[in-house]
Amino acid sequence: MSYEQEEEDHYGPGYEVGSYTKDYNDGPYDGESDLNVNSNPEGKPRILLMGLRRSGKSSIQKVVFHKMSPNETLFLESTNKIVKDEISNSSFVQFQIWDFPGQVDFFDSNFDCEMIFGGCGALVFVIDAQDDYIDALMKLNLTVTRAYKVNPNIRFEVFIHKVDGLSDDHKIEAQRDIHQRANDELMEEGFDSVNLSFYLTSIYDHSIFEAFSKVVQKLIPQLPTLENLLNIFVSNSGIEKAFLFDVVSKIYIATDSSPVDMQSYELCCDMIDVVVDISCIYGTKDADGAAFDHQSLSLIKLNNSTILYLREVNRFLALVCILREDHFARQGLIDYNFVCFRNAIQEVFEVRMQVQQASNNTNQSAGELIQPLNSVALKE
Ligand SMILES: Nc1nc2c(ncn2[C@@H]2O[C@H](COP(=O)(O)OP(=O)(O)OP(=O)(O)O)[C@@H](O)[C@H]2O)c(=O)[nH]1
Repeated sequence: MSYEQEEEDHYGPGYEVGSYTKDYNDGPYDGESDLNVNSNPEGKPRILLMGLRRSGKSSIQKVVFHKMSPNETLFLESTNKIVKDEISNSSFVQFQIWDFPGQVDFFDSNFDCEMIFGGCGALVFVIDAQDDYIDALMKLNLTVTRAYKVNPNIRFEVFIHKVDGLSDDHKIEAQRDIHQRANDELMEEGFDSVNLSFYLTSIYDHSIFEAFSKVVQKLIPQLPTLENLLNIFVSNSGIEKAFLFDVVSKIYIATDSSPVDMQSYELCCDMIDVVVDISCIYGTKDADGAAFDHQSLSLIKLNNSTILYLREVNRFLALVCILREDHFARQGLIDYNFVCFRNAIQEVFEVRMQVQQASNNTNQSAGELIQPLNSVALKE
C-alpha cells in the first residue's frame, strides 16, 4: 500500500484551506459525479471526519489506516489544522480523508463551505458516547444542515464512538436516544429528506473497521457487481461466507449477501493479521517490500470443523472464505471457481480504468459497462 501523501494545512484565522482549493480545484460539483470514476482530476471521493474535540477522530484515522495500536492514541495531540490523508490502498479503495479540528467554526468567513462540502462523498460525524452528548448533537445538526445545503448527495454517517466503556444496555439506549434526537431536530427544521446512518464504534475492537467498511462501500460504484460476483462464487463453491478485503486496512470492500456476523468478520481479520505477520517474518518480499503477493494463500482449520481459506486476488485485495470442513473436500472446484472470480474482478478493474481514460466522451455509467461480467461462468 502506498500512502502517497499526508498533507497538512494550517487551520485557523486565514487558514491555508484557500490555497488548497487552488491545488485541488475540483470544478463545479455535479452531484453524482464525486462517486463516479470521472468525478474529479483524482477521481477519488472525499471523506470528512468531524465532531467535537477529543471525540476520537484522529484516533480512528490512525488506527484504521495507519496501523496505530489503540493504546498509542492516548498520546495523540489535539488537531488544530485540517489534516488531509490520501488513501490509495487499491484501485477500488482510493479516497482522501480530511480530519478536522474539533473547534471548526462554520461561521468563520475563511471556512469555504462550497469547497469543503462540495466535493465530499461522505461525512463521518464522531460523537463521544462516554461524554455528555448534548453539545455534540447540536454540532451534528449544524454540520449536517450546512453540508446538506451545499451538497445534498453527501452520505451522513454518525459514529457513536468509545462504546467500549459502556454496558450493552447502555449502548443500545445511547444509540436509540441519539438517533431519535438527531432525527427529530432535523425534522423540526424541515430537513426530512436527510438520511443519517448510525454505528456503535470503538478503536479497541473490530467495530471501527466494520463501520468504516460500510462507509467506504457506499462510495464504490462497482459494489453491486462485486457483491453479485461474490454471491455467484459462494453459491457454486459450498462456501458459507466470503469477504473481499483490502489487506492493509482490513476493511472489507464487499461481501456476499448473507448477513455479516461480527464474529466471522473478526475471525477473518485475525486471519489476515496472521498471514501478513508470518509472511513478513518468513516470506520473501517483493521489490516494494510487500510480503503479500500474488501467490499468497492460507488455510486454517478451526476446532469446530470450520475452515478459513484466504486467497490473494490482486496486490491489494484478498478473498477470505469461511466454509465447513467437509465442503473443502472439493478444493479443486473451489480453486477453479476462485480463478474465474479473480479474472472477473480483474475485468472490473480494467473496465474502471477504461472508463477513467474515456472520461471525456462517455455518457455510459460504470454500472452499465461492467454488467456483462455478472454472468461469469462458474462450475457447480
Ligand atoms: N475508550 C476509548 N477512547 C478512545 C477511543 N477513540 C479515541 N479514544 C481516546 O480519545 C482521546 C481523544 O482522541 P483524538 O483522536 O485525539 O480525538 P480528536 O477528535 O481527534 O480530537 P481533536 O483533535 O482535539 O479534535 C484519546 O485519548 C484517545 O485515546 C475509543 O474508541 N475508546
